[in-house]
Amino acid sequence: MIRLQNVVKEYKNGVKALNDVNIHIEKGDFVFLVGSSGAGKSTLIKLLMKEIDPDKGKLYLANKDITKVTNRSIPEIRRLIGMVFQDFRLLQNKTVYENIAFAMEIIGQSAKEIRRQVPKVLNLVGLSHKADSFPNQLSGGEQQRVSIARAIVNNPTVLIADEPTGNLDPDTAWEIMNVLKDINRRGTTVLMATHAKDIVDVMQKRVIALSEGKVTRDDRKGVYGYEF
Ligand SMILES: Nc1ncnc2c1ncn2[C@@H]1O[C@H](COP(=O)(O)OP(=O)(O)OP(=O)(O)O)[C@@H](O)[C@H]1O
Repeated sequence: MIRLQNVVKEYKNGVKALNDVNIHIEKGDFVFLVGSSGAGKSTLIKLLMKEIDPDKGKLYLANKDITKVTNRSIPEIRRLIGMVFQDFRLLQNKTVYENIAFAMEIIGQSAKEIRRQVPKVLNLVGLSHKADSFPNQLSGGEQQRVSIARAIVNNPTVLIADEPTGNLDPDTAWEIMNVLKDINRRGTTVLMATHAKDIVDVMQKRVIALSEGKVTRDDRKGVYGYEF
């Protein structure tokens, strides 16, 4: 599903954000990516999104070597990924329904398909009753549910969540984790970068730890660890 082989990414200022990284994530895995600030987590996500390119090594997504794809094919690669961010990134002038529908419109889905899919994902994240609300009328947890619904509406093969509970109180954070668990159970691979020690420790999922651009730990049922 996701494979990194000997990936090196050095920024122009000489910082080696990733230094010979090897990772293999199978379809259906749930993986926490942990590491202190500056360890290289965001760089890894940006490489998968093809926002930046590696200096060395190979990256595969759904069996495609994404280091080789042309600029024209980048949207196709990005469609394999649904992204969720700490700060939700919803469009404030659109309703919940419209925010999700918009993600389908921009990839050219038909109106019929949109009418079919949006209520489904809204139901999945438990927000059918908020379809006509605007983001500023929702709690943080509800906004994050909308952003998850938007991320999965085009059926990505992998959901990447960058610190998705970072802005939420502990109870709401757990509600979001349950939504992510649910989506994973339905077959979507989930990769979540996080600093939320208690969540990682309780969930007992695979943990990949980065430190100074290197993988320092990869445990099947891991914990957050004490090195950070
Ligand atoms: N555009 C850039 N130009 C130069 N250096 C960068 C750039 N982006 C990141 N870095 C450096 O690369 C290293 C890895 O950064 P990265 O953002 O990947 O870390 P991170 O693990 O995501 O951190 P955080 O938990 O704070 O988000 C850091 O030393 C950072 O300062």
